[in-house]
Amino acid sequence: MKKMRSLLLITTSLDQRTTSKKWIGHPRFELIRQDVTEPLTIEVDQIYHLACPASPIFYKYNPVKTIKTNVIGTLNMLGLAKRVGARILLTSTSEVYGDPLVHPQPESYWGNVNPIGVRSCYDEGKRVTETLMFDYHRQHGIEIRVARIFNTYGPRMNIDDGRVVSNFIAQAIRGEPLTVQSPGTQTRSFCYVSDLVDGLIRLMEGSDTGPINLGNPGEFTMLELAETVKELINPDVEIKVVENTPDDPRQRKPIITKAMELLGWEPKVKLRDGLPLMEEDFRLRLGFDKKN
Ligand SMILES: O=c1ccn([C@@H]2O[C@H](COP(=O)(O)OP(=O)(O)O[C@H]3OC[C@@H](O)[C@H](O)[C@H]3O)[C@@H](O)[C@H]2O)c(=O)[nH]1
Repeated sequence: MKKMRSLLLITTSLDQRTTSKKWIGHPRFELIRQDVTEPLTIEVDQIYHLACPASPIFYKYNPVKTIKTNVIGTLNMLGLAKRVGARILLTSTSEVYGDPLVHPQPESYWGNVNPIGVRSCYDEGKRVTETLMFDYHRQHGIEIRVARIFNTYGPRMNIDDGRVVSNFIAQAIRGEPLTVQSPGTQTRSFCYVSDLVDGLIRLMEGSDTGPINLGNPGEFTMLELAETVKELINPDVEIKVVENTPDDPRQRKPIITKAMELLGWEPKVKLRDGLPLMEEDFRLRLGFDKKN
């Protein structure tokens, strides 16, 4: 008989509203409300440590809390892993590469990060969480896994998340202008949520510590993304170039050779296929029927 395992999935409170709702009441699911900056006592075999706001508008809203979540939260989760002998997976980020001078980005690239900028609470915060993971591994023998996630999108994302894909989809459905932050030539690689989840599980179950890039190597400018959303969702909307925020990375695209070779993973869902799936879910939640 397969041994039953207990998993601890740590996410942010914002995510709980939408992403965990469908599991509440399931006999094998328990929701614990807990501030990750406070110690947690529980018996588990695996810890998926995802806690931290991931959208730039949210992590910049309370930068001190963001860095506390990264530093103190990760120390607490590593302390828990050490105490109960659990394997721990950290969702780090492509933001550890900052505004990259190497393109596309391999895991061996050390990054180009502003240590005192408005994004530092998140990108430097995640860099220090990686350091903590590897120090606990070397010093205490903790089993660690580190994923570097690139921009991810999909159904059940908060409508007001603030990241570009959810903004454009909600704007297109409502018939509002798509707000491309200038210059619009900056690039991102967008990974559909089910591909990412598959990658995280493979990483947790595999034998490599990482860090491993998990992202879709398809690279798009924000203007190209806006054009695609307009074409697929609402050809009548306007595309409007608006002001950007400081330190916005100019380019991002993962090299995923490590994930392919070590995890047998590569993304399956193309942007053009993933956007309509997210549109369907957003239409339901926004109360807008599909136009015929
Ligand atoms: O309405 C918008 C929002 C954002 N953008 C642009 O879209 C690009 C992507 O911005 P997002 O807010 O989606 O997030 P970023 O890709 O910058 O950061 C993300 O990257 C990796 C993850 O780990 C994190 O989830 C998050 O930090 C940026 O260039 C931004 O200027 C728009 O053009 N319009």
